[in-house]
Amino acid sequence: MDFPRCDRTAAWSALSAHFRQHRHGFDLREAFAQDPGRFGRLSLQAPEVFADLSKNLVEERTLALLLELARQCGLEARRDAMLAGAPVNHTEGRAVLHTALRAPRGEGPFSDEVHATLDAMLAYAEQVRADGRIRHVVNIGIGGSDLGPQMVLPALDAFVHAGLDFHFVSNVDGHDLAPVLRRLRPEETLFIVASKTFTTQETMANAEAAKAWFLAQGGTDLARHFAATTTNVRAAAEFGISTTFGFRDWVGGRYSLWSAIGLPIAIALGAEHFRALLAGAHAMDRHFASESLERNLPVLLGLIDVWYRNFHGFTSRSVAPYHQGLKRLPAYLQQLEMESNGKRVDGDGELLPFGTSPVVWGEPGTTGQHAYFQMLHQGTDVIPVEFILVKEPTHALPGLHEKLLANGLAQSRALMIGKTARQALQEKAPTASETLDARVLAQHRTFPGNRPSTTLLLERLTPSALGALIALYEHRVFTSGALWGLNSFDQWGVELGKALAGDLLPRLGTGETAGLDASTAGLLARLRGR
Ligand SMILES: O=P(O)(O)OC[C@H]1O[C@](O)(CO)[C@@H](O)[C@@H]1O
Repeated sequence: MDFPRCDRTAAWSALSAHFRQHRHGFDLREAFAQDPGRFGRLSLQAPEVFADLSKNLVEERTLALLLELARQCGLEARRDAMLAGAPVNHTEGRAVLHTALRAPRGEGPFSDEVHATLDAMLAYAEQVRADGRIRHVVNIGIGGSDLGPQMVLPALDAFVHAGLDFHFVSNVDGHDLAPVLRRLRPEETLFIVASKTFTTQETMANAEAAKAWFLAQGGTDLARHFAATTTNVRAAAEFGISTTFGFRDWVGGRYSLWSAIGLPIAIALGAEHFRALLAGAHAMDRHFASESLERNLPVLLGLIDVWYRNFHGFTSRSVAPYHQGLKRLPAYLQQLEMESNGKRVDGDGELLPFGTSPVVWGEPGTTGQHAYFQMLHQGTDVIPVEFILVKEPTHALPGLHEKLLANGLAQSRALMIGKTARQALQEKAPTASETLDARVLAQHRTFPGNRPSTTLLLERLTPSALGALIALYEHRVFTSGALWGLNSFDQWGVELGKALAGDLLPRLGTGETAGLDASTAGLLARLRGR
C-alpha cells in the first residue's frame, strides 16, 4: 500500500516537536484544573464500552497531530483493505478476516460458509449440553487455540452450563494434563483437540497422551468423545477424529475464538449467548469501520499507544481488570498484542528505527494492588495503566462490589494526583519510624503523580459486552501495527525455537552435543545426569 511509514510523515516530525515542549509543560492535575470540560471531551461511548481517556498525557494538539498521523499513514485505507479481504498478511499471502466470523448472516465475505460452520458447531454444542452423560470438556490447544476460550469462560461464568466442568490443557509439560486426567472418567469426557494447523507439537503430544489414556481406561467410541477444531481436517481424520469443525487460513490463531476454536465457549454458554458474543464484537467492528477517526475508540487507543511508545518511550502497559472473571485477560492480550506487534521490520523488510509492541501485563484488581502497584505509583518507570471496571456485578453478595469499584477509581486517581513531600510531611503515618528525620521520611512517602491511565467501563460483563471489548482490543492492535507499518498477522519469531527444540529432543536421549554451544551442551549433560 502506497502510504509512508509513520516516521517518514510530516505529522511525525510535528509530533516530535510537540513532544519536546509537552514533556516539560504538561501536567494532568493542571490540565483538569484549567479545563472543566476535559472529561467530557476525552471520554466516549463506543458499543458496550465507555472509555475515559482524560487521565492520559495528551493535549488537544497531541490528539490532533496523532489523528493527522493516522491519516498520513493511510490508516483508513489499511483498515478498509483488511475488512474487504485483501491479503494484508503479505508475508503469508493471506487475508485477515476474523471480522467476517461475526458478521450477521448474509453480510461480509464468505458469509454462507461462515454461517454453515457456525450453525453446525452450535447445533453440536447444544447436543453436548443436552447429552447428560458428558460432564467434562477438555480443550487441548495452545496459544490462540487455548487462550481465547480459556479467557472467556471465567469472564462469563454466570452464563456457563452448571452441569459441565471445563478444563484447558496447553503445556507439553505433563503436569498440565496429568492432574486433569486424574479427575476424569472416559465415558463422561469430551476432548476437543484445537489446533489451526493440527501440527503443533504441544497439542499433538497432549492429544496423543489423552487418546492413550482414554483407551487405557477402557474408553470406547472415540468418535463420540473426541472432536477437533482445525483448518487441517485431513490430519484430524488421520488422528481418528470424525467430528471436526473447520475454519480457514484467514483466521489468525490469536483472532480465532470467534471461529470453530470457540467450540468450548459455545458448549459452555449455548448457542444464544455465543451468538451474542459475536454480535457484540460485530457492533465494535462497525464502530471501527465507520465511526470518524476522532470518535473511533480503537483508533484513539491505538494512537495513544503510539504516542506513549514512540514519543514518551514507555515500554510497557499494565492491564488491571477490576473483575475477577477477567483474570486471564492480560494473558490473552499478551498474545494478541505482543505476537501481533512484536516485530522489528516494516512491510518491506526494513529495520524499524523505533519501538513497537509494549510489554503487556497485569492482574485483576485488587490483587495486583497488593503486589506490584507500589512500582506503578513510586517506581522510576512510568507505566500507563488500563483499568477495566464493570458497573453491575453478576453475583449477589452484598457490599463487595462497591469496595471493588472504589478501589479501581482510587487507583487511577492516586496515580494522577500523587502526593507532594509537603503533604507527606503534614501527615502522621501510623507505621512510620519515630526516629527518622521527618523530611527524609516525607521523601519516601511522596508520590510523583501525573501518571497516566485509561478507564474502560462496562455496564455488565455479558457475552455481548465481552465480545465488544475483545474486538476493541483487536482493532486497537491493528491501529498501532498499521501506523508502525509492520505485519501484525504473522509470527515468524516463534519458528526458530520450535526448530531448535526439534533438534534437541533426540539429543536428550543420545547425549550428542556436536554443534551445540558450550552452555546448551553443559545443561544437556546435567539434565542427562552426567
Ligand atoms: O492452533 P495451532 O496451529 O496449534 O497454533 C497454536 C499457536 O501457535 C502459534 O502459531 C505460535 O507458535 C500461535 O500463533 C498459535 O495461536
